Amino acid sequence: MQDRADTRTETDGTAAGGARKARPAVRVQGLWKRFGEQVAVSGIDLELPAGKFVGLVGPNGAGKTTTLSMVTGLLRPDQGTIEVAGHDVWADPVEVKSRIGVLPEGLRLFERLSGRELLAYNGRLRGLPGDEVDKRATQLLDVLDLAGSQHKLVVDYSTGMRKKIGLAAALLHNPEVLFLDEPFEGVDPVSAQTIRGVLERYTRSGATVVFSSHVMELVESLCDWVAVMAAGRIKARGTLDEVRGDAPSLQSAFLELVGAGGRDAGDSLDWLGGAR
Ligand SMILES: Nc1ncnc2c1ncn2[C@@H]1O[C@H](COP(=O)(O)OP(=O)(O)OP(=O)(O)O)[C@@H](O)[C@H]1O
Repeated sequence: MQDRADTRTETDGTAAGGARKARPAVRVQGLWKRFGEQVAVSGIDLELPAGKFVGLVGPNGAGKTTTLSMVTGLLRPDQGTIEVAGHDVWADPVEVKSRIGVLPEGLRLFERLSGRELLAYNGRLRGLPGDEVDKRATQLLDVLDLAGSQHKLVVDYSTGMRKKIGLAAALLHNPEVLFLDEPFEGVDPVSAQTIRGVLERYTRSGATVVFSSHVMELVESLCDWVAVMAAGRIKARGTLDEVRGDAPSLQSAFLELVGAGGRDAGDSLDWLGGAR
């Protein structure tokens, strides 16, 4: 299969596909990051359309977390420019941070606060009035099925509960663009469905979700638009149909794009499962 990087569709700004071009949610140009000898992100250019559910997919080590960390202002690029919602992430960090919500990989939370206190703290940091924070926190805790655990300390939350409270904290100020690194990892199907519902409602209002995942079925069922990354480069980008191309599923298109035909162990594991 051809590299479909050129299938990129710039968003056209109207539901009917009119001529006006909308500002992309994210615009990345010439982005590089190296860790010593290791090139993690290799000069990528990328525009992510606004108002969409965008998936960033790629195998382990592809550079997804490094890219999202740079785009959200958590990691300084070696080279390149990044704009989010029309503002330069590194020249104008306060403008950008007021417009984004982030659920990073390996989320660190204030463990000795309760879920409710964590939201109150985040809301006040974001400059929201106390009664508004209370109202939003109550609604988010309720919708995310955390109301019963709101007074428990975060340190006692399960993995899925931590993802949900992290998501609530990231949504509290109603950001324009929400970045989620592996939001469904360690989350049970019921909680995943709840998170999905919240995110779908959020994007219907015109906001943008950018999330990274390895789970192709999930990306296929949730996303309008995907970018496929491998070895620090963008291998394909576009609507699901464009990236899928003639392949029967996103999973098979993905395997072809990243050049992973599924390594056969051959004779190298001949001891495994043999006589003991
Ligand atoms: N802080 C770091 N120091 C050294 N190397 C790093 C660092 N962070 C990332 N890397 C390397 O950069 C490459 C890209 O890593 P990254 O975590 O961005 O990939 P990923 O696509 O998010 O992978 P995964 O799906 O496994 O989370 C990998 O080779 C990784 O080892």
